[in-house]
Amino acid sequence: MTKQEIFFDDIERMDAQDPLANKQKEFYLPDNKVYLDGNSLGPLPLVAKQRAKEVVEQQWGDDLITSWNRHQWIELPTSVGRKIAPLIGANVKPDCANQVICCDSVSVNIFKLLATALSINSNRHKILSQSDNFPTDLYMAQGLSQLLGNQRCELVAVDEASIESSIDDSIAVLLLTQINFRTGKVHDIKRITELAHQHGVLVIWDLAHSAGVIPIELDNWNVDFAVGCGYKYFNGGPGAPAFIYAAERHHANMQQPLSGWMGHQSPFEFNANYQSDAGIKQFLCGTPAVVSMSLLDAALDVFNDVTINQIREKSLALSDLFIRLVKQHACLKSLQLITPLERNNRGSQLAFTHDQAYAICQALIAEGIIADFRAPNILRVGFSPLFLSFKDIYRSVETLNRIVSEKIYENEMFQVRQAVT
Ligand SMILES: Cc1ncc(COP(=O)(O)O)c(C=O)c1O
Ligand SMILES: Nc1c(O)cccc1C(=O)C[C@H](N)C(=O)O
Repeated sequence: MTKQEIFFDDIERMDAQDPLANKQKEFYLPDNKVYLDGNSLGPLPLVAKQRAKEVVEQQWGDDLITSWNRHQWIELPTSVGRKIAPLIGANVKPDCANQVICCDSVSVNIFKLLATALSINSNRHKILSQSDNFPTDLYMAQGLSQLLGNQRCELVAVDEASIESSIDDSIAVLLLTQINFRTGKVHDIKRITELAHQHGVLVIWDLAHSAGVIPIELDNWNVDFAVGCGYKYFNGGPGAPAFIYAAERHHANMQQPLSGWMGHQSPFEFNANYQSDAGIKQFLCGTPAVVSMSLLDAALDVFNDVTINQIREKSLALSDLFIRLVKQHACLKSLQLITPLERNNRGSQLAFTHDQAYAICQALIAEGIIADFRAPNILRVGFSPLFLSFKDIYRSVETLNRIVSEKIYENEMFQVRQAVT
């Protein structure tokens, strides 16, 4: 980053030179809004809108139950998993088994994977995680611990600085999120996975804030298991199903506890006894959410003609620009950036603390800049490179500056807490 002041002409040049600029027209975005929340809920891709109509009216409406075969509904968890695989560096070897499947929510998938990893590393019982991990990751470990008892499953949650020194031969599983949902800080998956393996520890990586926006090489980095989200950077829609990655080398020893019929090796024989599928399909539990999964399937096609490297490059350029513009406004010194400046350590969002962060966020939303707030005092802005322009960033920071310098956030209507923040 240079220290030079940036002017509107520079921004126009950035947009003119942006190789992803034409992707924006593949999304439905409301007029006159800047959407800085694609890291929480991606916007609507036009192909998904079209698919919603097809799947509801034609497939469900006209073709009814025959659609399980006619429109391959039954294959969706596998076919969507295959579409996700190249975006996370999975199935890279030519004759490798399928290692990715689309199913359930991130939370449910974490439960399945924690139980699986504990059963593989059965002479150990500790799950190591980060105390400021996304809460559901910790909650699922706590729930499993309650079910199995502390002797068979114990959660050890440490602060970020102590993670590596806490990895030792007593730990069964390491459960971490690659990009921290609050700070946007990135963990080095390759290095931490290597360290964990030196101590016989299995790793589960939560890719909720990284899949679709940063290069990931699960196979090359020797990751054991991973989960990720369908509704953030993959733009699959609210509540879109999540995914699971399980490295092929574990397939013969896996046993997940939510042994629903879709994970059975032959579900349509309706046997009384559970016999799990030998591969990744054993992570299925019940009937797939066909409508939602179909929308995700369509949304993933937006990635067909772009590379994750291009996306990452633009994501960093957008956040670089946001940081530089914030620095140009003396008034914005009251916002404290808690995201690392170092590019390798920065995900695709920025987090600023301010004691009026909630009200500032509400004031931004009222002005058409959709950001979000994370308790107790974080203003978060997310950068989804497929639909944001550099002008959007300029407008966002100009608006932020006006709200802070004119203290617009002090208006009491911006202080009222909503149920979902
Ligand atoms: C890091 C992380 N993990 C898990 C979740 C929860 O995912 P789900 O609601 O699909 O269980 C989220 C966001 O909601 C998240 O940010
Ligand atoms: N899944 C969400 C929801 O149902 C409502 C509101 C927010 C969410 C989110 O995804 C939160 C998100 N994981 C975050 O990092 O804040």
